[in-house]
Amino acid sequence: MTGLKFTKMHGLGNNYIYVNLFEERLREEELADLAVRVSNVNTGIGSDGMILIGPSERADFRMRVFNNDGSEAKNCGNGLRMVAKYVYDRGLTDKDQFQIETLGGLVEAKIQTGSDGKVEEVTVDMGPPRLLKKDLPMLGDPESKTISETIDVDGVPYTITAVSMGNPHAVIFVDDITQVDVAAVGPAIEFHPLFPERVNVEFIQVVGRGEIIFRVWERGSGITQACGTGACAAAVAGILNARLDRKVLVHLLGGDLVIEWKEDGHVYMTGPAEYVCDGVYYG
Ligand SMILES: N[C@H](CCC[C@H](N)C(=O)O)C(=O)O
Repeated sequence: MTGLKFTKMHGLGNNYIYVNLFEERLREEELADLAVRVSNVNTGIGSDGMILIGPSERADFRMRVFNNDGSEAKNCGNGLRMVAKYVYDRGLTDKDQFQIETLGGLVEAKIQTGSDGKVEEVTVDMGPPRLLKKDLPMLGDPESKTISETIDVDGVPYTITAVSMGNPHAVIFVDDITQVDVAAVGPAIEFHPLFPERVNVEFIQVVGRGEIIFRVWERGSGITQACGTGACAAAVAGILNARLDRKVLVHLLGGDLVIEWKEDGHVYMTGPAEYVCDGVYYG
């Protein structure tokens, strides 16, 4: 009985099933359904989604990411750090800095090793945030930005700042993160008609000029322990609203990320990536 070889990894608890397309063959038409099946915690392996690592004509590697509802996303920050660790550790590259192609564009990952030569953390240049409504996408004037705009969500007003990191994010600032019903408000905004391709939803409590507490409802996956692109979007939103300085410590449920929106206009994300297991899937 042949199965599908996989590696399960996580970035601050945001976990994915990795399939190495240098070794495995998958049919395009099976990808969405496979992502749903492997993500299922009862009948599958259990994860926030599936990530494919493969060759690229434009970069060193290509990453594709599928949420656990089978939808394909254009970027995944935690996923990028895990891809970087995987290709470095498994000898798919002899470089410690390389480019990864995503549907949302090219990014550059840099491996940080400890004195033992093992990967300690990864810094990814996520490129510039995209702020125009046409880039999200979001309904309204396509050439306008969404900075602290109030929208109606089932009769309740929410003030959002919309940021794309290749994938769309609606960022909401709150006074007390513990009072937010993420499981209720998240999907109400994810499926809001203003977002024709849906949206990831981040709730942010500002602790100081360089520190936030972060919770997320991910498009296509629901509440996750962490969201790398969401942390980038949250930092950008805080800076756009003059509430944060350019370097931000982000406290996510699963741990911390350091995000910096540098003067070069690019957003840099630094954080860990961990293995869970290697295995064979027979679903
Ligand atoms: N749910 C996201 C993709 C995963 C992003 C997240 N896990 C990250 O680390 O950036 C979307 O549909 O755009």
